[in-house]
Amino acid sequence: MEPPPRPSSSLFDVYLRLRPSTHSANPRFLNVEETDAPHPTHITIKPPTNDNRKRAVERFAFTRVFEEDAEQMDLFKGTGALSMIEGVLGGHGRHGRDGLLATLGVTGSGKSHTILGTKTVRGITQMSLDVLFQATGNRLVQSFYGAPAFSSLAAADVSEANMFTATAYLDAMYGDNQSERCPSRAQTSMLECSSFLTNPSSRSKNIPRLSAMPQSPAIEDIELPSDPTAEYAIVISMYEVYNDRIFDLLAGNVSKSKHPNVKRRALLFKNTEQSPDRKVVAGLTKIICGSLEEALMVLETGLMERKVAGTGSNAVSSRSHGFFCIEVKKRNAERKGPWSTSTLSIVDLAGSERARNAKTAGATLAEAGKINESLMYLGQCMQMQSDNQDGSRNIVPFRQCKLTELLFSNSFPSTTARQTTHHHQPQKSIMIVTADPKGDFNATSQILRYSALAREVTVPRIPSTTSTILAGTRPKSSASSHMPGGSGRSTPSAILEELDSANSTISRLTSEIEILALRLAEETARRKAVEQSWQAAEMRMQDLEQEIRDECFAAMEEAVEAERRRWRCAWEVEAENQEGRLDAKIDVVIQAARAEERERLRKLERGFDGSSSSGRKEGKGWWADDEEGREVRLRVRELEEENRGLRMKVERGEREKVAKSASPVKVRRVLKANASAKRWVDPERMEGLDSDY
Ligand SMILES: Nc1ncnc2c1ncn2[C@@H]1O[C@H](COP(=O)(O)OP(=O)(O)OP(=O)(O)O)[C@@H](O)[C@H]1O
Repeated sequence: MEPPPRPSSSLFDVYLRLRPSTHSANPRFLNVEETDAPHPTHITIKPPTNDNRKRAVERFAFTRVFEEDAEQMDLFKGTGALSMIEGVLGGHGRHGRDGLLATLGVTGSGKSHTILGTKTVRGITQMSLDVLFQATGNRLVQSFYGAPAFSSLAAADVSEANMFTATAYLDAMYGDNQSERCPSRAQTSMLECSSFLTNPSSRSKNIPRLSAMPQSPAIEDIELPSDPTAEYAIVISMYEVYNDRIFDLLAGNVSKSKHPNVKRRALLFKNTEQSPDRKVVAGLTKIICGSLEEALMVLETGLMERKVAGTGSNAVSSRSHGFFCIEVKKRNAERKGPWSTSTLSIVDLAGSERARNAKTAGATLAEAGKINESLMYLGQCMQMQSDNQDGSRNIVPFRQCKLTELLFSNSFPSTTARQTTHHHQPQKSIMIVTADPKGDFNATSQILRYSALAREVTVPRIPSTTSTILAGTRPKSSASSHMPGGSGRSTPSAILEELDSANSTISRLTSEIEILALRLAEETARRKAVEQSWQAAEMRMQDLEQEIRDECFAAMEEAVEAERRRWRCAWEVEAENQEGRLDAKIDVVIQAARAEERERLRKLERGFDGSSSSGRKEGKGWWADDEEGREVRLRVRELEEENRGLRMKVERGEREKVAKSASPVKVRRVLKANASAKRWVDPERMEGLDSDY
């Protein structure tokens, strides 16, 4: 295998850091190859002897291998972190360029140790901050609230951030005079300071103490050039990707265990109005830090927030991918003008682990599943990009999960964003792979396979038995004659020759079988990965389908409801029209009945007048109790009876209508009609009619 290729197309320089093993009783499966070069670059891994299935030796190439005795400073200086920081600062009159440094490894292999250090040693993050503050020194702007620099920094932010100065932020988090320091609003939206401080007294117990923070390794001997014509500002933000969702680590959310009701709001990675060409995590809390001490306090505050749960594999294990972002803002010190931003992102990836080893359960097992899934996608992306080094143009599938989107989307800008300015093109990223040479063979080899820059598989030859045979007892001729497939030659030299060739065939076939078995295992792993991503895609599709179904259903419901309303209105109008028509008919009938009644009465009166002139003369009225008077009264009663029957019919009809219709309008109308009918009814008959109701 040739030394690791360094084509310009590769996105990462990959370094391997070995940690002093915690499994001293285990056999060592990982060995560093000796070399004449200044630093080792190749390792080999040999499966443990108790693993009977595989005996192939795999050889991996890295940009550089750091052995167990490597110190934090060796990593800082030896991984190119320094030149990356220089690139972020930008040279004289030039914009800085984004940089990404990440750690990858099995859980407990030393990722956080490398990136964040421990109680006694500093990690790459703290050293990077120290170098940055030293380099920018007295060219850092004064950005207290109300200062013009603060407003211009807040206005220049494209990610809809909530921006604070470190003093106000730390006061709000831990102090008691936060209200005094509450700023007047800058252009960017900003949280109320008091919203940070849900319980200052409990928080004050957790105040990070600068004196307790490690001071070594010191970086006094490191001096990076910065632009003497520029003024700078250093802005810090922190977030984590937990269960494929982005959470702000500086938003002041209280830890869930103490306040189970506090729900963290997930942030979106998206294009904003001011950032149409590149995606940003929108709505983050960003802190303008004026000194290293402030930055370290902010870092500790964010780390406290980070989700940490113990698992069987590592007592203090990071269950999320932690992103620590240092934005270096720069502008011409005299002309002022707009700020340019370049970001150094330091990523502490969650550890991959085998659920069997981790003894996790419930939510933690689900977390492990999400972590492994996102790392599998990261592996696919890294493998694709390393395959692309030989000129192939595979598409790097970085949109599969939040982690790969965050890591890669700005390295593969969309076609619309291709014209982005040079300073938006990121620098080559640094990946530090950590491994325990006596740890979990399977998990470690899997990570090495997709992160290494090159890989080669060899199979150790089976020791030839010929020499043993030659050196040892000569085979008896009788034995050779019984050998299956024997040629029948009986001379010892012929038998030895045959044995030798059989041995070499066996050895060749064994090697081939070994390689095929290894390829099969790899293919199986790849198939499983593809199946998993297929499943994830299917689930996403199902979710989408459900969403679309829900939307369609809601739209349909709305349309049906609108149609129902329209139909009911039309029906009511029609019913009212019909009622009107019926009312008119009833009126006509009533009028006709009245007219008929009046006519009859008139006739009766006329008849009475005509016939009574003689009667009156004779002193008799029409009501006289003679034959004629009785007839008239009988006739009048008959007519009244008939009239009453008709009226009752009409009223019954109306009552039925009222009973059928709930419309108050109709009820009123019928009552009105009844009332007018009643008015017309002979008062003598009213009693009888009322009882009919
Ligand atoms: N190179 C090293 N030298 C000394 N101690 C180390 C080294 N690497 C790791 N350790 C120690 O091993 C323990 C586990 O390491 P660390 O927490 O960094 O693992 P990790 O890979 O970040 O795990 P996880 O993914 O679960 O967070 C820590 O106590 C750490 O200090």
